[in-house]
Amino acid sequence: MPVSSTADEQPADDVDGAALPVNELFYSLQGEGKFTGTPSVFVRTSGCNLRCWFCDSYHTSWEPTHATMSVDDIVEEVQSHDDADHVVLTGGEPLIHDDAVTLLQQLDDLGYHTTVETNGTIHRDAPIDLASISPKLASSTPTPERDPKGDGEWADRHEERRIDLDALGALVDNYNVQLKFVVTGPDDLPEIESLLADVRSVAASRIPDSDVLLMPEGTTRDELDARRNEVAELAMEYGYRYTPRLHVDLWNDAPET
Ligand SMILES: C[S@@+](CC[C@H](N)C(=O)[O-])C[C@H]1O[C@@H](n2cnc3c(N)ncnc32)[C@H](O)[C@@H]1O
Ligand SMILES: Nc1nc2[nH]cc(C(=O)O)c2c(=O)[nH]1
Ligand code: SF4
Ligand SMILES: [Mg+2]
Repeated sequence: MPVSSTADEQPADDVDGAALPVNELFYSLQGEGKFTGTPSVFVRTSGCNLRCWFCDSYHTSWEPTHATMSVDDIVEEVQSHDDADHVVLTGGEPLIHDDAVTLLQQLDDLGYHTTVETNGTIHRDAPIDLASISPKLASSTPTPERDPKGDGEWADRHEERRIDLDALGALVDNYNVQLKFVVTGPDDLPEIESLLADVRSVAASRIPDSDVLLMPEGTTRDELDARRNEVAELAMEYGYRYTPRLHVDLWNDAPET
């Protein structure tokens, strides 16, 4: 996936002060979750502490690429999209980077609504309007049969890291949240139920079922065609919310959408 045409490639050393590795920066509609359909600027950082076999952002995780951008330049490019007042910080895993907090602070000071898309393994103190948490289930683990790159070398590390109840509890207690699960099929639901029970037991804040979202796994229209109805039925059966992947419906798997 290309980096944004406006994000010049430059070594990290050339950027003074706060900076982030940016894989792409683009204007689109929020395609997932409670704000689906909202015009938003997306800042996609590179680098991740997990390796989901199905990752739709391969060039931030399995083969990370980026341009290093100063936080000031990121903010300037965000502001160039005049009509947007929502910013989505995603990745990769954006919260592995210290300067994610610097960026969120500057965006908040400018009055932007900020959503952070996170795998829920890291809690940071930052001005976040919606923490969009997508805890990773066992079905995300890159077993040798499913590894997109090697032979399952990441499987154990991914398994050990994918759930951190303390981090999940802190995110739930400190932010407005949605819990957005990538669903590959009915076998994922018992794990979602059991994980939710665990998070509810460590968090002081209530998590209503309407803040629990089921999202079909799939990076193309064809994959979603094959899965979305089953996931919608599961949402009805369990009383959770269904979320589409509007950007995939609209633009399939095109970059910068
Ligand atoms: C690329 S991730 C970046 C943020 C963070 N690392 C995370 O996983 O939440 C952005 C969103 O895409 C979801 N996602 C990634 N690959 C997907 C796929 N193949 N099908 C459906 N959702 C996917 C993630 O679960 C997450 O909600
Ligand atoms: N349009 C659009 N909406 C999104 N919502 C979350 C995304 C992400 O990759 O985090 C995403 C994305 O990649 N594109
Ligand atoms: S946690 Fe997010 S960015 Fe990392 S590999 Fe999984 S889907 Fe991709
Ligand atoms: Mg995406």
